[in-house]
Amino acid sequence: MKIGFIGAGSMGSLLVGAFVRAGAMRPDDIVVSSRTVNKLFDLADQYPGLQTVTTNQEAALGADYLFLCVKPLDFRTVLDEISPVLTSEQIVISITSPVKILSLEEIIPCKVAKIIPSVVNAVGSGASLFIWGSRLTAEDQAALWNLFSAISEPILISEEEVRVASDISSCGPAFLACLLEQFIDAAVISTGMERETATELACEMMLGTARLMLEQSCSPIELQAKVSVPGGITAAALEVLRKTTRGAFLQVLRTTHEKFAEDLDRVDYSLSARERT
Ligand SMILES: NC(=O)C1=CN([C@@H]2O[C@H](COP(=O)(O)OP(=O)(O)OC[C@H]3O[C@@H](n4cnc5c(N)ncnc54)[C@H](OP(=O)(O)O)[C@@H]3O)[C@@H](O)[C@H]2O)C=CC1
Ligand SMILES: O=C(O)[C@@H]1CCC=N1
Repeated sequence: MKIGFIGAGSMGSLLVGAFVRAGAMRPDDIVVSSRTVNKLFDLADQYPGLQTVTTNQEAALGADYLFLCVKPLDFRTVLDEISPVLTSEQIVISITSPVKILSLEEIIPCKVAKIIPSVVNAVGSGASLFIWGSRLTAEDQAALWNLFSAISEPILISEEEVRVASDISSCGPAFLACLLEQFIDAAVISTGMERETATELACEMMLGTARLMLEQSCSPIELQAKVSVPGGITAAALEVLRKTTRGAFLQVLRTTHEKFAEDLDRVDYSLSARERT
């Protein structure tokens, strides 16, 4: 088994680490290439047996699975390099939302899956968003599902849903961290509580909130009702929170969707320019 990774940035490195720690991949099976070689040295140090290579072609050649972990506008360069060595038996996994499966299938002969991970997969948590390409067999799909089950909860989505699903699953950790940062800052600034204590309380609270919602099928509305004693402190503070945050996530989603539309155009242009040359 050969598993290639192209791009040892934040997500490429995170996925390698998560799969190895979960026992879903053996370092001996993994071959990684990346533009900046220092990142490769770090991975080789951390996972003895993992092979690093200096060209993307070496990572791609003969790989059973090939993970493309570069940013959307780097796809053209990478595809130009690896196309000559790719074959129809290989499975290419793209982890980025604005590169359409159809575009990849037009350019490379491989089977293609789009699987959007999340930073929380690093701790075996969170979802991974699956969109199947047309060439994958049922066995290919089962194997990929099984692989990602080791580090996440795989969820099948349609290509049309990819933006909003990624907003919640992949951008969401940053959005929640931003809200928690404000919560923690407020506790520290207004009461003098130690930042470390406030942070620990906030993390435990967030973990427990998610577990309660998942394990007891508790909706956000039910959860708020559970905590709010009628006429009590939470109810009063929730009023303030609702007023001050009303519409915030509509604006957040508007922003992600606008940026996504721009990225789609730029990626489509870069990939179609490739076909013209
Ligand atoms: N961060 C996240 O939470 C998530 C990210 N994603 C998607 O994953 C993709 C990668 O994101 P992320 O890991 O955060 O980005 P990074 O910038 O951290 O990683 C991208 C890596 O690709 C390398 N690279 C760029 N061009 C080439 C090339 N031609 N050949 C080989 N390697 C190359 C970069 O090298 P260099 O070090 O030289 O820049 C970098 O190490 C993005 O498309 C993003 O949308 C998906 C879900 C979640
Ligand atoms: O910020 C980004 O573009 C990527 C997409 C999903 C999470 N991070």
